[in-house]
Amino acid sequence: MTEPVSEAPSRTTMPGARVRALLAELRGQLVVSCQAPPGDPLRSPSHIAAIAASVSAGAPVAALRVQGIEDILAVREAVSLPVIGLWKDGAEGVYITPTAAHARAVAEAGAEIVAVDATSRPRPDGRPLRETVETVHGLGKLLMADVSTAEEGVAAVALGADLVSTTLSGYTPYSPQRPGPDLELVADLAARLDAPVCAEGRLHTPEQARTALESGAWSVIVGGAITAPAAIAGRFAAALPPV
Ligand SMILES: CC(=O)N[C@H](C=O)[C@@H](O)[C@H](O)[C@H](O)COP(=O)(O)O
Repeated sequence: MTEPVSEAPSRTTMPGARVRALLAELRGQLVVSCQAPPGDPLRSPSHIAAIAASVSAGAPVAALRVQGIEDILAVREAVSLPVIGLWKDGAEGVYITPTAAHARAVAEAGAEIVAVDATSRPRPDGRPLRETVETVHGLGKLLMADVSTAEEGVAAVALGADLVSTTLSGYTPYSPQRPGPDLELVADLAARLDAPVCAEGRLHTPEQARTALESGAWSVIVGGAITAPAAIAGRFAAALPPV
């Protein structure tokens, strides 16, 4: 794919070999997203750190995905696993690490990988995604591109993204709205990219996680099915016949 010269990632700001080796460690592995929605009683850094510690003590988990500066700091303190950090600012449009300043704060809080919205939607500060990629690489960290379509993943890797995740499929108006994971997107991205592709979003069962790896995913990132008791209880309650 041919990109304009000004869009090419700068070789002088690419992350070091140590951080890059982290990608190899994630291969074929489970990553757990430890987050709690606004208003949930678990939404506090100490609770999220306890969830992260519990998850990593109980299973071979390769990394943790953590939202918010305070939560990243608390998880860093409690657990020695690599952190994929993000900062959700708002709830509409581009809200996952929406600017280079957010990405810098996430990296400086200690995340090895910074997850950012890499969809084609307008960014809140009007600045290009390239600026965020350069900021993250300048700090020696890796950038995970959260996308909703294959085209967005291809464009993000052309800009220098180190890995891609299907996080936002189903959360943009132009991507398929499905109850389960978008495994077609996983397979499409894996076929089109040299960069690792993570399956993320609505992986509700271990079988779906395994199928995601078989579809070409480098890693599987599971959130609510492991770390959101309210959502898990809700699914059980909804499956029962009306009383
Ligand atoms: C769309 C969005 O904002 N996704 C967020 C990204 O960090 C999280 O709320 C999700 O929990 C995470 O992607 C894992 O997905 P699931 O919880 O479905 O396994």
